[in-house]
Amino acid sequence: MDPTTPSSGDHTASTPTNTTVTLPPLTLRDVPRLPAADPIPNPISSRPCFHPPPTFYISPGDVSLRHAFFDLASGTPDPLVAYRRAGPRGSLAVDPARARAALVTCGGLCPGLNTVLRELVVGLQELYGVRDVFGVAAGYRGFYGADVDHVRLDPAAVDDWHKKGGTALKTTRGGFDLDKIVDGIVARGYTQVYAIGGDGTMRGAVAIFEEFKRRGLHISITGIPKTVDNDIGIIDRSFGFQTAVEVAQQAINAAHVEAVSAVNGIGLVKLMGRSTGHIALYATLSSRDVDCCLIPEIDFHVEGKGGLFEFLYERIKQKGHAVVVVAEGAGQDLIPRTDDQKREQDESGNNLFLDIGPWLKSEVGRWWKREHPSELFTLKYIDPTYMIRAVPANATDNLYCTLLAHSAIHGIMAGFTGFVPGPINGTYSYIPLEDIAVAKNPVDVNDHKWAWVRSVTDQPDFLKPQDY
Ligand SMILES: Nc1ncnc2c1ncn2[C@@H]1O[C@H](COP(=O)(O)OP(=O)(O)OP(=O)(O)O)[C@@H](O)[C@H]1O
Ligand SMILES: O=P(O)(O)OC[C@H]1O[C@](O)(CO)[C@@H](O)[C@@H]1O
Ligand SMILES: [Mg+2]
Repeated sequence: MDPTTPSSGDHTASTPTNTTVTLPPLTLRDVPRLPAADPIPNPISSRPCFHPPPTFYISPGDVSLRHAFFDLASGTPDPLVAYRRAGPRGSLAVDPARARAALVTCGGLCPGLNTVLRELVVGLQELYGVRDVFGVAAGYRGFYGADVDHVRLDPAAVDDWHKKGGTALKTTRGGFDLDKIVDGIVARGYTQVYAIGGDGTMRGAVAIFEEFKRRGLHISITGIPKTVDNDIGIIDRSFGFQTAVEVAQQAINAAHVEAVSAVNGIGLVKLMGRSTGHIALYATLSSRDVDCCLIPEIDFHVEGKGGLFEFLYERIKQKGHAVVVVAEGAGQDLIPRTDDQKREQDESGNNLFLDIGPWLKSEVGRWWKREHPSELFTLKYIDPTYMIRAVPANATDNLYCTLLAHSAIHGIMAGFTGFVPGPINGTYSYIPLEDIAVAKNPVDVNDHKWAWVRSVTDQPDFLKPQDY
């Protein structure tokens, strides 16, 4: 029996009780450290505006738990995993006067990239007094390309970067040549590397970290996870995601206006989300104008009984219009493709997707003409793909970017390496790079969030009768 179930059967409320539960042992999933030099007092202590009290610094025993909740009846995670809490340490393992930092952005754009860069530059120089901070242009290939610049950065140069979308350093995909990258890092005398990017960038950072170790180099590396799709696991969310959801509202509003203003109108919006539907899901929940949300995690069929088109027809008969939000990775199996198309990849080796938006638009149109030829029909398609990521971060993401950048700097200056800073259940923590590089974050279609989507859209499963 559940240990917390009261045994009495009467109907008066019981008084609160304490139930003691024995938890499994705690495992600290620690992050690597460079060999320690003589500790140096943290210079933040002597900064006039800080006056840090003893509790300001994170103690060596300060940890956060990976799982904040569990069901006592079905067993707790065993072992319980903990991570080191992020934040400033009382003493440094790195001499700021000898530090030389390289910042690089890789992969697709994401709101907040420039804020992270700004705060890395300002934090390194103003918190720790690191003077040699360089921006590496054009992603990982910038470490070795002859035609790319390494730009010296200081607080004045980056002052207004948080107000700008994109990345001032430029970004690229592909070009990951491990030997050349590490040779380039060594040749420029960098002692610390900050790699800002998504899952591919994190896998690249793991490879660089391993190569540092193999060559016996005392160079530290941290990855700052960036993905507008929110597809990186363990951390609560990735920066830029909330901004993207916010901007997506404009597209959904426009689709809604177009749909309600037409006779039998459909507004169709395609949103980013290659392998995960978080943007579509959150945009749907916030909007409440959406009748149907389609994400990569759930298969759907379009024609026939229980299909999407039948649902849309019925919704239009009820309300006069319908709004559909589709994530770019949804329904990929439905779109016919040639063998060549199946093999297409971008420069980083990511499979290229076919465009679900125009395909859905033309399929709905053809279906309507065939099934309801005498009824008027209008479908307006909106593709705000790059608009939702090529914008400056909103206030929440800007603050988040600052905390990530500062957490990264504090960790590096304390001597950690091969780690990623990120919030876990709201507590900023240091997570091994190798864990983040493989941690995915698909939409859990069995949890409450997806149930909320259903309650907002009242959409069915779009399964074929034989799949029920
Ligand atoms: N397995 C890997 N090992 C080493 N490097 C990798 C690996 N996967 C990707 N990279 C490199 O990391 C960089 C960024 O990868 P990618 O273009 O996939 O973007 P990303 O970081 O995943 O960001 P996003 O998916 O959000 O756009 C590229 O230079 C790519 O070559
Ligand atoms: O067109 P690009 O810049 O290669 O990137 C597109 C991809 O990048 C992302 O924005 C982030 O991974 C995806 O949502 C999208 O599929
Ligand atoms: Mg990626």
